[in-house]
Amino acid sequence: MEIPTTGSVSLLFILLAVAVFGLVVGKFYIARKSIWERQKKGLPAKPVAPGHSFLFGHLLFFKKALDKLPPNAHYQNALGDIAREYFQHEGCYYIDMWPVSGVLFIVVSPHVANQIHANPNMSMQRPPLLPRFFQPIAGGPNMFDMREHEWRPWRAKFNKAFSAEHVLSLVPDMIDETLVYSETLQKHSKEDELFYLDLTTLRFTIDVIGKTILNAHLGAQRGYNALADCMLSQIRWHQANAETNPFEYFNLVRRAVHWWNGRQMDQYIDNELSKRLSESQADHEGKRQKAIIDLILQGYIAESQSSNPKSGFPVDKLDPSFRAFATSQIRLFVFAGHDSLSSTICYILHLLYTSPRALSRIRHEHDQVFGTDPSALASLLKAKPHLVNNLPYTTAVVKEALRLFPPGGCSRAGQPNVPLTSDSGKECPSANVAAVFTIHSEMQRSPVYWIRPDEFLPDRWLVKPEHELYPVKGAYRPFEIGPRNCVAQALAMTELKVVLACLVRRFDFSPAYEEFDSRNPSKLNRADGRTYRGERAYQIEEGAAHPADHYPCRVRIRKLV
Ligand code: HEM
Repeated sequence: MEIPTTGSVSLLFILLAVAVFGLVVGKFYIARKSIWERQKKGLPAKPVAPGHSFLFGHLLFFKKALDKLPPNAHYQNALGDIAREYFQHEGCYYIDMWPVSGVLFIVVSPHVANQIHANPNMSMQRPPLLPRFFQPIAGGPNMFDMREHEWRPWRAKFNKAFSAEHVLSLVPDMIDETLVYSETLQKHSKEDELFYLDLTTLRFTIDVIGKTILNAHLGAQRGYNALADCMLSQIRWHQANAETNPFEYFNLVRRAVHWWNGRQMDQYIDNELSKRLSESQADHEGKRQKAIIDLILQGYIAESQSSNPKSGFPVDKLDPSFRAFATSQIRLFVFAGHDSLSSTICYILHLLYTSPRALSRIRHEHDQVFGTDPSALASLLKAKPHLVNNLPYTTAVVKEALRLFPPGGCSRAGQPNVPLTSDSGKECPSANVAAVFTIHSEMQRSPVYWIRPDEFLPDRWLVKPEHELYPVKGAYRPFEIGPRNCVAQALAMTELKVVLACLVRRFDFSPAYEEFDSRNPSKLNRADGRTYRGERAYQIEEGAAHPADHYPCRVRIRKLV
């Protein structure tokens, strides 16, 4: 074998450097050109954010919008503010964030969002940016960020885990975990202490999802559990606002923590997979076969037997690449299954605190449906879980909370031949767009589409179509609409109603932000203080959107007469 000379190594290095430089310049040019083209004189103007610069695109302009937000506020608030200030009548705009992400097309109009989800060439295409968000959480390609052709068969399998009938069968497990959650709340009440509702609730929701996904009791509410604690830590260490802050990407401590947590989670799930593989094959009656882990294993067994009929039954071991695939799916479900729910529970309790009328109406509904003795509720709901479907006012409260504080948003990849038409009729090509981003938090509070947009009015979900409060079609989409919407919407709605049924008549919650702020004066570092549009519990990014400072709170046990 010929040993390469120093000269040939240097030449190779130079060629590589030139290629990388060429690639960067090419990407720079494509991003800037796509904005220049949309601004070209003589052509119909496109909605492009103001303040574009040759060198920085819109990064400096966007930083100014971010600087107006309170500490750690979710960057989607800044995107929403720009939409509101400059593009109210378009409902969408382009913003050039290259090299941090790319050219983004921001959507805050239901009419534009409806076009995305009605178009089969766009509705199922996740943007290539998404794996950057999900890598530390799932550790590899997963249901959320998979390409359409890989995603489709798995979506069909996972739908079974979230059928209405199966979701109701999970109610008894939800109740058991809610009883433990109530015990923790009672303890906080008795000790009369300030606590962080979001942190307590995250441990509760992760316990609930452990049963749904893994068929396992994690016990995170009572103590350490490797999967739960590593997932919670992974999210606390997740890079917030990655679309806007490139420097944090190089944080080595974050990378080390993510690597360590990832390893622990993988080992835990690996053991669970082996355990469930033998258990599920012994479960001849097929009693517990709709947990995500079981559906994944069934998919594997069916596939290995059809590709190799001689492999026999039972299948005694999993192929390593399948194990890796399965682990990523489970990690994704554990994340998606607890994080948004915790934040939503906090916001519902917060909104009920702000509206004594709504609080008394929801309590009244629970008295009517479940009887006036809250201590009898657990056994009643376990025996008759379908009663959670008889709660129209509670459902309206949940929907209104998800309107005001949606935990997520939606993103799709731009497509060469898919233009989107703005509210004022401008045709906006999505070619060369890194992500088409629908900002739920802005759309669902926009005065263009909602009457009294910032008010907590559960009644808007109970009025007839001719009423002025009746929602505009497509303007409410916390779970998104279309083929790639939230697969677990029915589970989420049921769990939220079960939690409210168990809590609202037993406890009074009140936010403790004033107390928290007086204990932490140094955090007050922005001129406009610690509120966003007047809300102290504004949304921050930590996985999903969560209430600022994890919702410092006090709770009291109610005296029942
Ligand atoms: C309040 C609770 C929840 C909210 C607001 C929510 C919201 C969302 C949203 C906005 C999406 C993206 C849809 C799109 O891009 O079109 C999504 C997708 C998804 N959600 Fe949820 N979610 C919630 C709870 C859950 C739970 C409990 C689970 C699992 C048990 C879950 C699992 C998923 C998965 C797997 C996807 C990807 C679906 C796909 O690509 O086919 N979510 N969710």
